[in-house]
Amino acid sequence: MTARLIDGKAAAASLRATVAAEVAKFRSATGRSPGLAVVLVGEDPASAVYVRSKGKATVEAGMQSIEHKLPADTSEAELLALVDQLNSDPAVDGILVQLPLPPQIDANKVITRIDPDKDVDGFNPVNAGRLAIGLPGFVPCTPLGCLKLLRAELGDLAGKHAVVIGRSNIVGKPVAMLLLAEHCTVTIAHSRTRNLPAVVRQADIVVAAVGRPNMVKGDWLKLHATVIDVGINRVEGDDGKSRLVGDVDFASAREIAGAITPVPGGVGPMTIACLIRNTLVSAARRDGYQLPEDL
Ligand SMILES: Nc1nc(=O)c2c([nH]1)NC[C@@H]1CN(c3ccc(C(=O)N[C@@H](CCC(=O)O)C(=O)O)cc3)C=[N+]21
Ligand SMILES: [Mg+2]
Repeated sequence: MTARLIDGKAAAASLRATVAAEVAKFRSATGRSPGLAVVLVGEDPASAVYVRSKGKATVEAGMQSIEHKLPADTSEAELLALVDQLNSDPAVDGILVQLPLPPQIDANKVITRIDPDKDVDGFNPVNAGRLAIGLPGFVPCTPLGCLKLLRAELGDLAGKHAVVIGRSNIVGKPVAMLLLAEHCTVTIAHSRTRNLPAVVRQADIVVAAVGRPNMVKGDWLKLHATVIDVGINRVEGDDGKSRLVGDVDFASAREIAGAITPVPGGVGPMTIACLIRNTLVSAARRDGYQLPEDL
């Protein structure tokens, strides 16, 4: 039997519809719309595409999208000044500075400058710390999207062995913290892990977030494992056209896995849905407005 496909596009559409309905209630209760500021420095075409789809999702949810496009030669001081301005703007509930940033700007300095209570990306060290010790804060959107897909697929995750491949601050580490909070046994594997296939073979849940096209093969998987593929790699196909592939070799993995996310149409759409979710959560916290617990 081939694996069930985990439809991230459908799950994201459903979350976006739920957020839009809650935004409508928030607006009638408070008389204002949640606002998300997205800052793009330079003109990396991939980043421009993501920023456009974030803006579209924001407006479709009934929220305000505030876009700042700055030239590639913007100085660190100029960007920090914009962050300060957005931090103190009462109409702004969420701030996202699109990564990567040009080399003259220290991304850590910028992320640290964002007010943790407007940090809907969850990248500020304060939010990383809150996640690590179980305090309310903002969870990064891609890890949160992975968790929502896993809960919908498997229900209770307690006791399951999750192997996270990749240890980045934006996916690997936070997704491991979330799975630990769900009472999984968590292994974080990375480029220096010895005998990676044998480690992955122990997993009930595999989260692949390394950025290496088609790295995880079907014969690395335990029979009927659940596979979440976070990779978004642009590669050249046999026809010479570029296409997106994940970190998992989909063709071989779907023969062994119990369920698997496709790329595209898996985790990617959930990232954007979770961003608008986090923005509504931020607006609600700032106004003392009660949202449903499970949003
Ligand atoms: N501060 C910051 N926060 C981010 O969350 C952030 C960022 N910077 N920089 C870039 C990455 C990448 N990212 C994606 C969002 C949506 C899709 C997405 O919707 N993907 C679709 C299709 C993508 C396509 O066709 O190109 C899919 O996988 O089905 C992918 C990737 C957010 N990022
Ligand atoms: Mg790594």
